Amino acid sequence: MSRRQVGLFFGSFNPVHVGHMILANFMATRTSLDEVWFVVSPHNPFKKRGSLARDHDRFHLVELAIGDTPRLRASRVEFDLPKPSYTIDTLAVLREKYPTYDFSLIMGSDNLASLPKWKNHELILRDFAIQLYPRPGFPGGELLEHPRVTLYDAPLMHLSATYVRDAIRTGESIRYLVPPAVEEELLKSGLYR
Ligand SMILES: Nc1ncnc2c1ncn2[C@@H]1O[C@H](COP(=O)(O)OP(=O)(O)OP(=O)(O)O)[C@@H](O)[C@H]1O
Ligand SMILES: O=C(O)c1ccc[n+]([C@@H]2O[C@H](COP(=O)([O-])O)[C@@H](O)[C@H]2O)c1
Repeated sequence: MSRRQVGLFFGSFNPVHVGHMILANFMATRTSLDEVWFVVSPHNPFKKRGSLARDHDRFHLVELAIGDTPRLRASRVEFDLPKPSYTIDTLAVLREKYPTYDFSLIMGSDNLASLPKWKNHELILRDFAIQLYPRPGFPGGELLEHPRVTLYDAPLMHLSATYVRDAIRTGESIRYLVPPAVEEELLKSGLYR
């Protein structure tokens, strides 16, 4: 039997928005991946925790965003690991926990450009394939030609979680920027207000 191909989409998802959903669904349905897992990171080593919502709130919003979408899953594996969240450590844990799965990383060219600064990045590139998609304004850097990197022409949305948080804080509409169930929960909970 062939091994299950799982693409890991790491992120703060503070909050998850339609840019993430479009990309994840593209990777889950238009590539050789069988599944895409949203791995919600408690703390990106490169980001300040300032406006970061609680881990469980961000995870819950990802679950609401996914709903019953086939091939998409949310993972809270990093919640029980040391902080900040170093991707190489998470990958080691996942490999051990799911020995019959083949994990690869889903990454925008913004993250690929900074990959050389990640903990043990050479081990990541040695052991894991990278499914890359372009982010406007980020050429991707020297790793674009790396044999482990495959570039996909995914549809892109010029949207960020920062934009969504700012809209909430200033009382603007977030309709269509986030999935309907996420909008409903954000309005109800008062998160990011
Ligand atoms: N509009 C988008 N389309 C596709 N991928 C995105 C988009 N926005 C962010 N990503 C990617 O999704 C992953 C998780 O993103 P993250 O949670 O940092 O969201 P963000 O919108 O960039 O957040 P923030 O504005 O708070 O920095 C990262 O790999 C990031 O490159
Ligand atoms: O492992 C590292 O050194 C490392 C350095 C920077 C970012 N990361 C991870 O990259 C992911 C993207 O983060 P973000 O906040 O841009 O969504 C998130 O899971 C971070 O923990 C990991």
